[in-house]
Amino acid sequence: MDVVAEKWEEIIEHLREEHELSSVSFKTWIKPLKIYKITNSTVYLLVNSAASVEYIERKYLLPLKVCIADIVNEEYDVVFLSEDDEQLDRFKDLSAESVSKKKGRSVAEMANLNPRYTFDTFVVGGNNTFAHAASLAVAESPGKVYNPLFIYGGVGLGKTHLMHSIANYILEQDPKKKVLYVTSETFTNELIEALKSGKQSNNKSSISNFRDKYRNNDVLLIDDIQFIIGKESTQEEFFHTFNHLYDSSKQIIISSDKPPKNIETLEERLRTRFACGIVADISAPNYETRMAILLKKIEVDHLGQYNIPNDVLDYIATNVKSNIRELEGSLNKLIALYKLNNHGNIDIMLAMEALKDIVLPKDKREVTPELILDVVSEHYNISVADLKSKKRNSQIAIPRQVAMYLMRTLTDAPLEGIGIILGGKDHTTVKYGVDKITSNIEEDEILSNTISIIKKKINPL
Ligand SMILES: Nc1ncnc2c1ncn2[C@@H]1O[C@H](COP(=O)(O)OP(=O)(O)OP(=O)(O)O)[C@@H](O)[C@H]1O
Repeated sequence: MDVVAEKWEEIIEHLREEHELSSVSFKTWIKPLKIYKITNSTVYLLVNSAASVEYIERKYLLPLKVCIADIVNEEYDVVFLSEDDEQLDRFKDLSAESVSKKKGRSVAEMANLNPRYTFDTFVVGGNNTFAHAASLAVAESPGKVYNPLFIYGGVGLGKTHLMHSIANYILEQDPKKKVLYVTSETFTNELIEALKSGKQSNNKSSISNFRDKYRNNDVLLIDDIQFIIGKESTQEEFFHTFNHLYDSSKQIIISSDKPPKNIETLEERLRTRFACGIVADISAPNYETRMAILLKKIEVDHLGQYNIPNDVLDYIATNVKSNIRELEGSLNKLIALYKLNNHGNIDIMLAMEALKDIVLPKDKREVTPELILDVVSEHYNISVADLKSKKRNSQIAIPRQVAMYLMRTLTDAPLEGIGIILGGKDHTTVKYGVDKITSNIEEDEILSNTISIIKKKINPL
């Protein structure tokens, strides 16, 4: 078997990590790709009929080429072919799917965990010493010491990394433990879905399946609890889930951007329960910790080969202060620029180029249509170019209408202006989009929940 086919799982995992793909993008675009054939210098990939070859090409062609070269140490061209193309012969044996099935899914994958987020890869500094110590104690004795563990801190400071570290550690000690990690958005949307299908089919099995899923665990981790907003039924259900687990000494781990006392939309009874275990904060790292995190990333991602000079690391650590995701993103961007430009040196000039879009004062940002476009694009994992395009498939059209709706309701932009920002749409198209979301939001609870979350991401204060 060709080395690319043999290492296909590793290649796409590398892609997922390098580009921080969300699990939904990974499952939708990358995982379904099948190897059609491989020649000396080209990998032909089949794109399933539900996805757009054009979109995948634009978004993933270059990253995939780089990842193949990284893993197999040889450069290949990548060609995407549509599965619908009738002239194609199917070489099922070479398919990526058949390679992956042989491997099976690990317990960590089944618990929605990122295997890279472990205590070993987590740098301890003054900003997180307490949260780290509490997390390790919980990992060593789940359900016994600090229950619940509530971790809070600003965006991109390591809450998710610490939560996954606890869960990975527990599963490493005992793979039979039932561990489930979800975001509060998933919890809420699954609850809405369960209630809806329960009502439609008039039986209780969907809600009892939902309850089984969340209550039948030794460890439940809920990320970004601040997004359980306003909804009484969600908070009610979560309250019972919490009590059920707590009363049977099962471990609960929660993260949020604020301490329980400051989450205004949280019911009092949840607030007091969240605070009854241990509450640990993570703050922004100092310069030394930022440098240590960069060095750790170089070690973990095998970036030593690039011999990044110290003054370049110092430039990044000095300039990217308040978000570790952006600190890591700067390093990734630096390497990507170096590879793509065929640049001779990694130097300060290249670092300045890498940082130019990243160092933005987010805390003082004004809500503008452009900001809305960026947040909507990030939330749905769709490029800004697609939001501005003429494409009409629902994966793009709905987020585009959500963007229209948010621009209209959160800014003073007129319909014509919104149309221009969205790639030259007519004002009647914008009006149609705004009206459609305004009316759908009334009956579609998942849409309404998603819009509330995007609004919070636009304006977290
Ligand atoms: N102390 C640390 N050591 C090593 N890497 C870290 C550390 N803190 C954060 N990171 C890395 O920074 C990135 C962002 O961290 P993470 O996703 O855990 O942040 P978060 O606080 O959950 O963010 P959000 O508020 O957006 O949910 C991850 O890639 C993570 O591995």
